[in-house]
Amino acid sequence: MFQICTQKKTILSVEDIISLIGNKCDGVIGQLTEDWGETLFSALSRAGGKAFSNMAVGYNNVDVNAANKYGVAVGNTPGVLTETTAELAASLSLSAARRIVEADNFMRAGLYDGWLPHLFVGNLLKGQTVGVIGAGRIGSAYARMMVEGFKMNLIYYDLYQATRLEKFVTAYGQFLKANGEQPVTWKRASSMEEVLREADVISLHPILDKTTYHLINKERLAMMKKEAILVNCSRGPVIHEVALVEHLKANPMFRVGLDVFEDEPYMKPGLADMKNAIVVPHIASASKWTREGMATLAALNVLGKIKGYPVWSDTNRVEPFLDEKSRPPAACPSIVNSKSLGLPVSKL
Ligand SMILES: NC(=O)c1ccc[n+]([C@@H]2O[C@H](COP(=O)([O-])OP(=O)(O)OC[C@H]3O[C@@H](n4cnc5c(N)ncnc54)[C@H](O)[C@@H]3O)[C@@H](O)[C@H]2O)c1
Ligand SMILES: O=C(O)[C@H](O)CO
Repeated sequence: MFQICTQKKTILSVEDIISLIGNKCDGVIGQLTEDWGETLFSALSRAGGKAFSNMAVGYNNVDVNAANKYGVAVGNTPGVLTETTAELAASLSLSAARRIVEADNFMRAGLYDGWLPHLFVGNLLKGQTVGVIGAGRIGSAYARMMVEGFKMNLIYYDLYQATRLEKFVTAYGQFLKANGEQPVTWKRASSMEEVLREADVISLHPILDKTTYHLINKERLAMMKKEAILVNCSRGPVIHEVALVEHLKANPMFRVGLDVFEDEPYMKPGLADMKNAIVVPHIASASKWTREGMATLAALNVLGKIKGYPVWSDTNRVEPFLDEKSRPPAACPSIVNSKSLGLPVSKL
């Protein structure tokens, strides 16, 4: 039996969740605003539960070691957010480049007196360099959108080579050249600093862990071009937000598009006043298809674990779980600690 939390509050506290778990609970679907660690996993274990899923692909709010201690499977929802999130990152890139929000406010304030040569002049993207830090699922999808959509050249930094992305850009460059146009190029940077120095637009798509916490700090902001655009649809703490506010104040031509914030739901003091910042409330995965898909994958993670299903073998191929016309595979779509728990892998 699935109990849906019907509490009016939108963000549940640890105490709220403990009272909802009660004395008997087989599994929980949670969200990224919840602190899943020793306290909650011990409560779930005491209630007989062995299954949890975040309704998110990111799971930095989950202490997986604590889950392992209590033998609780931790699910997440990869793949179903990729294009939706990349499209918002592209939207923020374009909105920042062409100062859309400033211009909209200008019109609504009745300040428009007619066309002028210098009115809201912004950045042309064609032929410029787009930088991606974290070229995984979403970072690669964003890179492809910016390269193919705006003929930008790519520089990326990741711990792993993004071979498919490189092949895509190479092929698209060959297509352009064959048609008499300037080919696009790609470059795998040897450091993230190289991306920061060379790119005109930089989008952040790494996971949040101790290696990416405050990845963008005062020193690295100073490395970026004075008129660069920085976009963050990963996690807020990837950027030292206080340093960012200071940088925005000192560099009015530098612009940011932010979907996530260091102390969500709050912004650091001063950020809301910056006209060279576009800020939206963690909506990058907010398309109907994606949010329904996230809920489906999270539910199937928990249900599958309760039913004793094996773990799906390819978390980059979750489409079989999202097809409304057929029953989902008898497997858990994505369990991040499956190896630690020794869970069997599906042969489907
Ligand atoms: N704003 C939103 O609503 C939203 C939506 C979806 C995902 N996200 C965030 O985006 C993250 C990425 O999602 P994904 O599906 O692309 O994950 P992914 O695992 O496919 O990609 C993450 C990439 O980051 C790279 N990486 C890890 N540490 C790094 C480092 N120190 N330097 C550079 N690269 C590093 C990894 O190698 C990987 O390629 C999620 O973990 C989540 O936090 C946010
Ligand atoms: O990590 C995720 O999946 C997102 O932040 C949810 O929108």
